[in-house]
Amino acid sequence: METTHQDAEKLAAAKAAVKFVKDGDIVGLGTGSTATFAIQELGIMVKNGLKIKAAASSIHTEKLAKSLGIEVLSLGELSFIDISIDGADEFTESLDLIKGGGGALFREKIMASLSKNSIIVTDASKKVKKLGAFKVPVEVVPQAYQYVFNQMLILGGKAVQRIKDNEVFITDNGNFIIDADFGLIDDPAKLASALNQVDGLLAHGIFINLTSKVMMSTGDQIMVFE
Ligand SMILES: O=C[C@H](O)[C@H](O)[C@H](O)COP(=O)(O)O
Repeated sequence: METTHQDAEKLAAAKAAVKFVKDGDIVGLGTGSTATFAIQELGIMVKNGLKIKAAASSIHTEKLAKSLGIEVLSLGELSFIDISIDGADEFTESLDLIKGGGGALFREKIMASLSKNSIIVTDASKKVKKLGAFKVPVEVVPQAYQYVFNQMLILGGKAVQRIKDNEVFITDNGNFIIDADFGLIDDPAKLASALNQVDGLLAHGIFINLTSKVMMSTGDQIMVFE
């Protein structure tokens, strides 16, 4: 299969990030195409003798990690994670992120919150001056769907329920996703705080103060933002 330019950047960022993983670490494994490159690299390192235990941010990632011989612990039973490696849909130089394009935002946020060192790996397309061209994913408990949908409109977001392959998208936690378009976001922390107040909203994809560094590949080099 031909590797695209963007895939080559994702792989380069993943290879740079896994160098920070040490023997004995509990490693948080992200979700998505970029995180997948990192998981595959870790699989190779484990086959070559690296001793780690992992926590997964999605069912898909858990299956992938196990298939590569990586031991996976239960995220809900961990008090800390040494290092996590995940992707992002957008990031700014202040290390604010939008995540959840793959619907894994809730477990990813718990994973990042538990992580002493949370590394985000991206290709060059993910860097933005202001968050918001990518709609903010919001995970909603089904019984609260219409309420939360209406609250998004009140907060100024154009809300759309996520549909995938002509079916309502259901998260690993059995919930719905609303993608909310707030336009370019001047104050991500303020919007995150307003979203945090909405009952029935399990998690939103704005990640503030949850990232130690972003490692972005431009193809020629790895740029590190921290
Ligand atoms: O829910 C999915 C995650 O937040 C992903 O890390 C994010 O969507 C980036 O995915 P990708 O590396 O495939 O662009």
